[in-house]
Amino acid sequence: MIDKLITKIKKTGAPIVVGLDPMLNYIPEQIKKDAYQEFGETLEGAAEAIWQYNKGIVDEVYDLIPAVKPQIAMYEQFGIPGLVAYKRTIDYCKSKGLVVIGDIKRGDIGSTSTAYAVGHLGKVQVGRKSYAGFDEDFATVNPYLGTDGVKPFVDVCKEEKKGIFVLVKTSNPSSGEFQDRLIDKRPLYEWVGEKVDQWGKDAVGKEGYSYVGAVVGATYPEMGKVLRKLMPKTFILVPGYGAQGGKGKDLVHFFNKDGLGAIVNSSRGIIAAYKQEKYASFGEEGYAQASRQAVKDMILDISTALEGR
Ligand SMILES: O=C(O)c1cc(=O)[nH]c(=O)n1[C@@H]1O[C@H](COP(=O)(O)O)[C@@H](O)[C@H]1O
Repeated sequence: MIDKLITKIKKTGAPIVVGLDPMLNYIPEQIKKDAYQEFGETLEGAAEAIWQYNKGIVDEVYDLIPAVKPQIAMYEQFGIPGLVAYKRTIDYCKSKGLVVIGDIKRGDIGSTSTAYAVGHLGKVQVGRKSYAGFDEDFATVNPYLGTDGVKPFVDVCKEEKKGIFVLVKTSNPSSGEFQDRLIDKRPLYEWVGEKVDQWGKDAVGKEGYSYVGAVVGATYPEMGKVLRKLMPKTFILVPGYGAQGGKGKDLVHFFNKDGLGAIVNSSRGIIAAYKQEKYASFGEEGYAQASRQAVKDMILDISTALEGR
């Protein structure tokens, strides 16, 4: 799957991911009205609204981008109907040829991680049959429990030709509380980065990158520079662009000289673009076209920064 992701990045010239993180307050009134008319102001109504909203955006942007990243919490808040909308979104994006990164941030003791890995990336055995539960192409993984919490994901990825992105240095303001703590004179995120590099050593695809990737926030460009060197074959998922303040010029060191090695996520900055002054002329009814324009602007911002380095 890492090779498919890279092929699609090359084809689109867009090392970006659109984060499908729907919130009811981003969804245009008309979409909510229609959904509530059909299902009432219920969890089912909310799930229908987020699905219709996602579909509108995906239809407008799928030809410009290689991948999407639905964040499962945004769906889980609507319980089982929300999870159904999550799955519907995954299947629809895959039918449009997009690579799907399930942002699930899981990780537990070995046996439990195995179940997470099977449910999201693998197949579960039921009698003589086997079923893919959520069937994302990649998943985000929390490494806090150490190797035995991550290895089940790597094993399932190997079997299923899928991939993971392991949290190394997160984009949020408090990420340094633990992640920057010095251990034997080195910050914890470097120790984790080194482990990610090792976990991915036997997992390198045709394009020279491992299917064990890392997450490093756009909001910490200097740390990104160090981590890029520490994990040369690791693909880095870079969230924090746009709504969290990351800009194209902050991202150049996350990429290798080959122009590859990183993929930048923006969620609110794309899916709720119509709420920004810059895109306000699209109006609520033009929300998906505003997202398309925001994707084009993001691609230009990043490619200009990469050309100028
Ligand atoms: O794993 C992630 O994707 C992630 C890691 C991280 O360090 N920071 C981070 O913001 N994210 C996710 O990336 C998305 C960022 O959303 P926006 O700030 O709206 O672009 C959310 O889905 C976050 O959960």
